[in-house]
Formats: sequence, C-alpha cells, structure tokens
Amino acid sequence: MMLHPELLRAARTARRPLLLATALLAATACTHLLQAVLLALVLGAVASGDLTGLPPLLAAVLAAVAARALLTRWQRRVAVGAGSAVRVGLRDELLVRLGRTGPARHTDVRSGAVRATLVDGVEGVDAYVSRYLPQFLVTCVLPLPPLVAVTVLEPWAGAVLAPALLLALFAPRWWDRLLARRGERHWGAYEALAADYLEALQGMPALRALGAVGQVRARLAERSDTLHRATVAKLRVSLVDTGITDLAVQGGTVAAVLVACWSAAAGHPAATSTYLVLLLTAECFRPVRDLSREWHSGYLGVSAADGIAALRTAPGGVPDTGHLTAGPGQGPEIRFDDVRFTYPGTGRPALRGVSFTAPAGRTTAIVGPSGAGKSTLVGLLLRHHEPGGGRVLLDGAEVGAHTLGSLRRQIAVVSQHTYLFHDTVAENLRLARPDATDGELRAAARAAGVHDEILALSDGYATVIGERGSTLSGGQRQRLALARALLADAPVLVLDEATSAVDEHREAGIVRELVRAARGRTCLVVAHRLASVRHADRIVVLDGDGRVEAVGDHTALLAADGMYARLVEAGEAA
Ligand SMILES: Nc1ncnc2c1ncn2[C@@H]1O[C@H](COP(=O)(O)OP(=O)(O)OP(=O)(O)O)[C@@H](O)[C@H]1O
Repeated sequence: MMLHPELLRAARTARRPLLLATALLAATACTHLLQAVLLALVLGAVASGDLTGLPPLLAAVLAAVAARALLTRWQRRVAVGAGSAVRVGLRDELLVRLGRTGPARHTDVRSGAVRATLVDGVEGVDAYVSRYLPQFLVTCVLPLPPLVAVTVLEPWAGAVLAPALLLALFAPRWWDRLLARRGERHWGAYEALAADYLEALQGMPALRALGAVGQVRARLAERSDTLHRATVAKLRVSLVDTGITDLAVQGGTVAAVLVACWSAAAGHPAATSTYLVLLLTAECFRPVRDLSREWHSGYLGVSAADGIAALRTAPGGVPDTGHLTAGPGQGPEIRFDDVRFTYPGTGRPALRGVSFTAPAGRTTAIVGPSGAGKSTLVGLLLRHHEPGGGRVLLDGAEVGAHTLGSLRRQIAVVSQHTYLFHDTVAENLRLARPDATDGELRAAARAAGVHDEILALSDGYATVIGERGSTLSGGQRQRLALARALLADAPVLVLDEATSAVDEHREAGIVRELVRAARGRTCLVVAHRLASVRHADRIVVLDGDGRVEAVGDHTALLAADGMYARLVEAGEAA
C-alpha cells in the first residue's frame, strides 16, 4: 500500500481516465457482491425446497457474470489507455529535462542507467498507476458493505471478520519501509548492470583491442550476481508481505465461516442468511487479495520512482528567460567581453578574462595548447553554461537575452564528437533541416567533400549507416556532420576540431570549400592543425592558462614571434 508522491504526480496527468478506470473497477467488484447475494438466495431456495423462484434468480446470476465480463473488458481498455498516456507524458517530460540539463549533467550520470529509468522504470510507473492505484482506491471502500452486511446478519461473524480485515490491510505496512529499501537497492543494482552492459557494448572495439573483454566479463558477472542477490532479498520481503495478507484472509474467512456454521447449527439464523454470511465473507476479502496481486506489478514503479524524480528535477542547464528570436540572416558579430569561467567542482579557472571579437560574416580561428579553454568558449556561446563573469554577445545582445531555442538554431556546430544515428545518410542530414530537398542535401555534401563517397555507398543517400555511423570511416563521419551543419543554414558556423579525423591534404580542400559555402556566415574555427586556419581573417591565440595571448592574422602573429609562432613551429616539426 505504498503511495509515492512521484507516482501520484505522474498519475495526475491522466486523472480523468484513471478515475473512470477506478469507477469501472468498483462496478466490476459490485457485480461480485451482487452475484454473492443472488447465489445465497439460490442456495437458500434449494435448501428450503421452494424452487419456484429459481429460474429468474439463475438468470440474474448469469446477467451479473455477463455484466462483469463487459465491465472488465471496458475497465482494462480505459486503464491501459490511461497508463499509456502517463507513460508517454512522463518519458517526454524526462527527455525534455535531459535536453535542458546539458553537458554538465551528462558527466555525472551514466547513459545505461538513464536508459533503464526511461524505459523499464517508466513501464513500472504505467503498471503502478493503471493497475495498482485503481485497485488501491477500490480496496479502501469496497470491503465495507459486505462487512456491514455480515455484521448485521451475524454479529459474531462480523466481530471476527473486522480484525482479520484490518490485519490483512495494515499488518504488511510494517514492512513498507523495508520493502522500499530493498526495492531501491534492487533498482540501483539493475541500473548499474544496465549501465555496465551498455558501456561494454559501446566500448567493445576498444576492449577487444586492449584484450580486456575478460576483465569486463568478470565485472558484469559480479554485477549480475549483485542483482540476483538484490532480487532474492526483495522477493523475500515481498513474499512475507503477501504471506501475512494471505494468512489474515484465510484465517478471517475460516473463523467467520466457523462462527456462521456454529450459529446455524445452534438454529439461530435462516439458511439464506447463513449462505449470505459465507459468501459475503469471501467478498469482503476479494479486494484485498486483488490488491496484493496488483502490488507485484506496481512494485517496479515504486522502486524506480526515486530515480525518476531525480532525473525530472535534476539541476543544471541555464534558465531560458530570454525573449529575442532571430530569423535566418547574415552572420552576426560575436564578442567575448572579459569572460571568466570555472567548471563546477574544479578549483582551477578554465577562462580568466577572455576578450575578443569575431567580426560579422568573417572566419575567426581560436588556437592554443590542449586544455587552453577553446571548447569552453564554444560551450559558453551555446549557453551550455553561464559565464562566471563577463559577457558573451551576439550583435551586441547578450546570449542570455535570446531564447535558448533561437540561440541554438542560429549556431550550427560541428564538434570533434560527431553523432550520427542508425538511419539513412539522407535522414541523418535532414536532422538539421527536415524539409531540405534532395538537391540541397547534395549541395551540402559536396561542400563538405563527402558527396562522391555517399554515392559510392551501396544505396547512396538511402544507405543505413549503423549506430553512430559505424559503417563509415572517422573522416567520413566528420564530413557528414559538416554537411549536416551546412544544411542547417545557420548564420553562425562553429567548427570545433571538426576536421581532426580528415587527412591534411583533404582538410585544406574541405576548409576552402567550407569558407566558400559559409560565405556571409560568421565562422568560429577551433583547430589544432594550424595549417587549416592560416587563411582565417582573424586568429585568437589562447595561452595554456585561459587567457588571450594575442589576436591577429597569420602573418602578423608569425612576425610577433609569440605562442602562435611556437605552435606553428611545433606543428611543422611534427
Ligand atoms: N566538463 C568539465 N568539467 C570539469 N573540467 C573541465 C570540463 N571540460 C573541460 N574542463 C577543463 O577545462 C579546461 C579547458 O578545457 P577545454 O576543453 O575548453 O580545452 P580545449 O582548449 O578545448 O582543449 P583541447 O584542445 O584538448 O580540446 C581544461 O583544463 C579541462 O580539463
């Protein structure tokens, strides 16, 4: 009888259908009561030898059975619909939240665990709200009428029935806390196993190359064992819970029946009353037995509820309070003004007062040693984080003044971590612009230098490229991601190590094509290979300490003989 606030909150999204499902369940239970009364009358008539009223009584019993069949079917349909609405709504809400929390959140949660919560946990919520909750509400009310009837007919039977009923309902509540703890432990073990399996599958090429498959197998076996032990521990408490309910139900029924029989033997009530007491005693306990059965389907939801609440209320992400929206247009000026930033939980600032301007419609390169803060600048431009100080401005307006959706639509990013989905080449490209024509797809692919290779695939643009584009080379994946960003037709194009997996010769050609294709847009190019950015209109050099060391073009920076010259020299030597 566990009522978890997170699950009740989820249930509110389908309040009406759930109330209807509960009403139908109550009506179904009433047919059982009616049937019990009718059967008692039938048995009473048979016992008294007066069979004249028997046919209409038997017809009424059949009608009750038929009505119950219809009501049960209707109830299941409504309950399944309500559960499905809750499930879909909850998954959608969690996905929106995950989209908002951004990279900060993604570093401290594991994808496999989130997947388990989103898929299996939410399935458990469905079972809880569509099966357990209606039965719980019915159980709160429906045992009362037969209990009152039995008490009126045979007070002694009522006197033993009432405590047995209370015992069946409330004794297992002593175990609720333990049940909840065991459920959480089981769910934690399940999430950990799901996360480990997902990671092992995704990292299989690396594990094979390292000869570490055996180690991972051992770890997974240990995790499976932990899950098994958690499952057994959970079942043990759950079975004690069910056992107590069953004991109270059986004991109560037997005691009430014995009292009724003793009373009948002593010649007190009429035969029909005795039958009524016997049959209504069983009906008294029916909702309790049904609740105990539904509990097992809802238990998974209770176990996953805390994880769902944690995902739903996860902190992180930036407030979406801006109001500016920008349509397609020329590339804006981007300005970083004394920007400072420290990642949460780290004592060391990643950026210490960075100021520079990327002129509108031009290409600005950001270079510097590894860890200098180049990708952090891109993250701040996209508002994955808020700066600790200073401002990031697009055409003079702070990025926070734009709505998040509009800001991110204005900026197409190709990062070193491209993501391609298990779908066709064309559909992967159309993620950026669902209404793009075939001609536009080809133009973008040509500009990114990948068109000919797409045509060489078995089905051209209709080829399914596997999970994360696994059937493509690293360079092809990056160029496909470039084509996707070009197709987005955003006024700002950010290339964060976007061509690192492409060979140098091809890289020069791609960058040339990109600059041509991106004409009119503001381009920010983060690169290690300086040869690919030497033609940039402006080059910003970050030192290894999160500060701007110099700004200029290739020739001026070489002449200044600072860090840029040293980086170029090191690149050439390599
Ligand atoms: N999510 C994070 N949490 C904590 N620290 C981080 C995080 N991401 C980056 N850092 C730290 O911030 C600093 C700047 O990182 P950033 O990724 O911006 O450097 P970068 O110049 O892009 O490096 P690279 O050229 O190697 O990609 C580094 O010291 C890095 O360790």
